[in-house]
Amino acid sequence: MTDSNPADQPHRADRRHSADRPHNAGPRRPGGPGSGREQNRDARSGRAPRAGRPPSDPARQAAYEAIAAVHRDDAYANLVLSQILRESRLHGRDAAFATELTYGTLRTLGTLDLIIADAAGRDVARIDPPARDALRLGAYQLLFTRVPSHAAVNQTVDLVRSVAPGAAGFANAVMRGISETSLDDWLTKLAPDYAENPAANLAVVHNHPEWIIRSFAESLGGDMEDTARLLIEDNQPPTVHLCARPGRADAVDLADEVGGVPGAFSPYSVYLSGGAPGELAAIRDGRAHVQDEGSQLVAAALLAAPVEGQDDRWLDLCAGPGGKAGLLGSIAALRGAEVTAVEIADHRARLVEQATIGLPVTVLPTDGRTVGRDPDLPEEGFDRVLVDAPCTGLGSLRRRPESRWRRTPADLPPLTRLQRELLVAALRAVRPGGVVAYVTCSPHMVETQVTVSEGARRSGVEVDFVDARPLLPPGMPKLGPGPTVQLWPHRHGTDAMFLAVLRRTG
Ligand SMILES: C[S@@+](CC[C@H](N)C(=O)[O-])C[C@H]1O[C@@H](n2cnc3c(N)ncnc32)[C@H](O)[C@@H]1O
Repeated sequence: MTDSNPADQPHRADRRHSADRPHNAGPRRPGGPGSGREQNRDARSGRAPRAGRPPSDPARQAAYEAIAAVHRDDAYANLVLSQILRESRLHGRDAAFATELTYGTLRTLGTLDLIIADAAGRDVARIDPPARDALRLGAYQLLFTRVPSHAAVNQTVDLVRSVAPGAAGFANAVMRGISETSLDDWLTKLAPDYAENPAANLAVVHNHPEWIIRSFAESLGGDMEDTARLLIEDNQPPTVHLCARPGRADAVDLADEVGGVPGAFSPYSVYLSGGAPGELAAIRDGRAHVQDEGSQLVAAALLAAPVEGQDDRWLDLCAGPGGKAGLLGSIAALRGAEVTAVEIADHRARLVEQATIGLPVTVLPTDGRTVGRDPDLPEEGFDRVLVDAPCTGLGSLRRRPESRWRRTPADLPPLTRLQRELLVAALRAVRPGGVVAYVTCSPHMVETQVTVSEGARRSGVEVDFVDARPLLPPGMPKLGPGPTVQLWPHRHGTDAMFLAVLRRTG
């Protein structure tokens, strides 16, 4: 089999343009090739063997192993991929290609599966996992990259031969079937009619589960065109943002130092153009940390809310891994305040400790709901409280390519219960006249507006909403009618952070 060195091919990053508009459904063609006879029912490990015939080039093999681990072990793509890249000693363009293949395949999974199912004439659930993941990787190369068709087909068949030997003929037929049709034509064929069901159409065209699209659309006031803009943005790798820690670094100087640019909104933010932020001296020596600009903005908003009287006892009720605690702690050091950072998970509490070394931050590895029962978390004991609540993370899908397919609506009830309980605890922890910022990195209305109004109602504490818009830097566009704020990737270049600020009045 030939390989035209596809790692050297420019990737089809412009693919988004052709997929950016709604497509109408066409007639489905009858089932494609693949009798399934060749399926190897024993090849379930998902890990390509390292001995014997090299099944495919190292970048594809690394991507395959990462994708298989995500599906087989519920691994996080970013963590498992960096481990695999390290073990395989892949660097430079090979590592970049493996990353593009892994993230792209995981992000577009729903649409790839529809296309594979059509070409195979059977649901993907009926294809053995190793062959299925190899086909997903192959279909992604065919439809979303500039890898030449013959290389994508041949490499995929070689890979299947090594991970599911009996399925090589089947994979060959499926890959050839997919390659006969362009992505646009596949989308036209498989996407439901936009006029009849816009969310279902956008789900296929823009690679998001329909329930997530509906939740985004609801938060965007039902505007489907705006929703489509968000989905397109969600499919782009996000720019890495740094937070220049106040008192330790200045954003403009840091931008010069790291070859980035100062951020658009947060006075602390720097946009990086690429590279490995972990290797930057500024990160290593604690002058900066990696943090989405939206996270910086909502943490700083808590501190911008006016508070009368004592103002040196701050509480971060959900602190792990410590991004916001790092920013709050840096400002606390300048203002003579102390931060108590609560985190229920021990390993994440340790991350908070590392993130706040040298800052006036005390880490409590405990449940934030123990306010009033834990002597370190007294009722009315704090002037400002941040509740950066555990949530579905639907606002940061750009960062975690697999998470959109992992999350389900069933995740919402336990999370929203926890969110409410933590907000109630925060409202008890803050003293009258103090402020609470409730934050999520999800724009789902149930996790935002519903949690805030229900939490406030059930707390038994008297509160007023503070208009959060003036607590953000002047000139920020499209902050809505208030008093809460919803940030968006396609409007602000940030994660979709939600912010509600409540003042305890009694
Ligand atoms: C959205 S994350 C917080 C992110 C963090 N503020 C930052 O900026 O790095 C939510 C955190 O809340 C923690 N958590 C969940 N339940 C908790 C509870 N009952 N008490 C305290 N922390 C909790 C989770 O382990 C998770 O680390």
